[in-house]
Amino acid sequence: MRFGWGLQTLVQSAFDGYNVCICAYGQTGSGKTHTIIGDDVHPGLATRTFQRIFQLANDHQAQFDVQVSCSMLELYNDKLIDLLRLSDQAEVKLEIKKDKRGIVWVQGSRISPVANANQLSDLFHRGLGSRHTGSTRMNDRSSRSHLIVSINIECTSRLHGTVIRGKVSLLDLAGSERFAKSGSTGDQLREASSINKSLSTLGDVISALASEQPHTPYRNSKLTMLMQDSLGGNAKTLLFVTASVAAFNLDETLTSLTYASRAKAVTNAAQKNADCKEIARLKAVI
Ligand SMILES: Nc1ncnc2c1ncn2[C@@H]1O[C@H](COP(=O)(O)OP(=O)(O)OP(=O)(O)O)[C@@H](O)[C@H]1O
Repeated sequence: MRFGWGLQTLVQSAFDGYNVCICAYGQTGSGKTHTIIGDDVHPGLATRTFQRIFQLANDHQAQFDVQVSCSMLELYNDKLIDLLRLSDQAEVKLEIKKDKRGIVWVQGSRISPVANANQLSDLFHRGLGSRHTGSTRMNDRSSRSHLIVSINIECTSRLHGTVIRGKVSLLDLAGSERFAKSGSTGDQLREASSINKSLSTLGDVISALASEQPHTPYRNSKLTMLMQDSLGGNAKTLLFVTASVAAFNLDETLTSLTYASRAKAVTNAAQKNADCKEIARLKAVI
C-alpha cells in the first residue's frame, strides 16, 4: 500500500513520542467518512494508518519492543459510548481525564491490545458496526455521532529501557446540517442539534486558539474536552475539511472554508512523550 507523505511523517511522529491527530470536518454528506474510513475499494486514511503503524513497528523491532493498543468511542447526543465494550456498557462510567502532560484519556474505556494491522482493522470494523448512523435527505448513511479512535503506541528501547509513548487519534466528526435541507425530524432532529451545538463549540475553540486568546473554552463540550490534546495542545494535527461543490451548498461550503482557514492559523508547540528507564519502571509499579 502507498502512503501520502503527510501520513508517513505523522505516523513516524507517533513513534517518536508525539500525539498525532487526523481529523475530518465538513457539512453532512461532503465525504468525511469516505476520507477517514472509505470502503473496500477505496480504503480511507484509517486503513492506511493501521498498515503504516505496523510497517514501522516491524522496521523498528530490532531496537524497540513496540506495543500497540486501541480504544474506540463515539459521542452520540452528547453521551460517550464505548464501541469496544457494548455488552457491559451500563456498568462502566466513562470519564474524560487529562494527565499531567495534558494527554487526554477516557477512564473506563476499553483499551484493546493489537498485534498486527489485520487485528487492528478487525477491531475497528467491529466497533464501526455499532456506530450510530441514519438516512437523511443529504446522505443515505449519515454518521449521527462523532467517532474518536485512539491508537496508543509504546516503544521500549531494548538497549536503554527508555519508554516513548505516542498516540494517533482518528476523528470522523459528524457533519453540520441545516434542518430544512436534511429533513431531520424527531430523533434525527435531536441528533442534528446536538451535532451542530458541539461543532459550534469546536469552532469557538479554534477561534480562541487562532487569535491566541488567554482562555480556550475546551470545557464547553465533551467534544472539545476530548480534542484538547489534538488541537491546541501537544499534538501534530492533520485536518481535512471536506466541502460540497454543489451551488445548493454554497453557504455551508463557505462556512467550512472559513473554519479551515481559522484552523490553519493555529500553531502548536508539540513535545515528545518519553520517560527514562527508572521513571518508566516506577510508573509501571504505580
Ligand atoms: N471523494 C469521493 N469519491 C467518491 N464518493 C464519495 C467521495 N466523497 C464522498 N463520497 C460518497 O458520498 C456519500 C457521502 O459521503 P460520506 O458519508 O463520507 O459523507 P460525510 O461527510 O461523512 O457525511 P455525514 O456527516 O452525514 O456522515 C457516500 O456515499 C460516499 O461514498
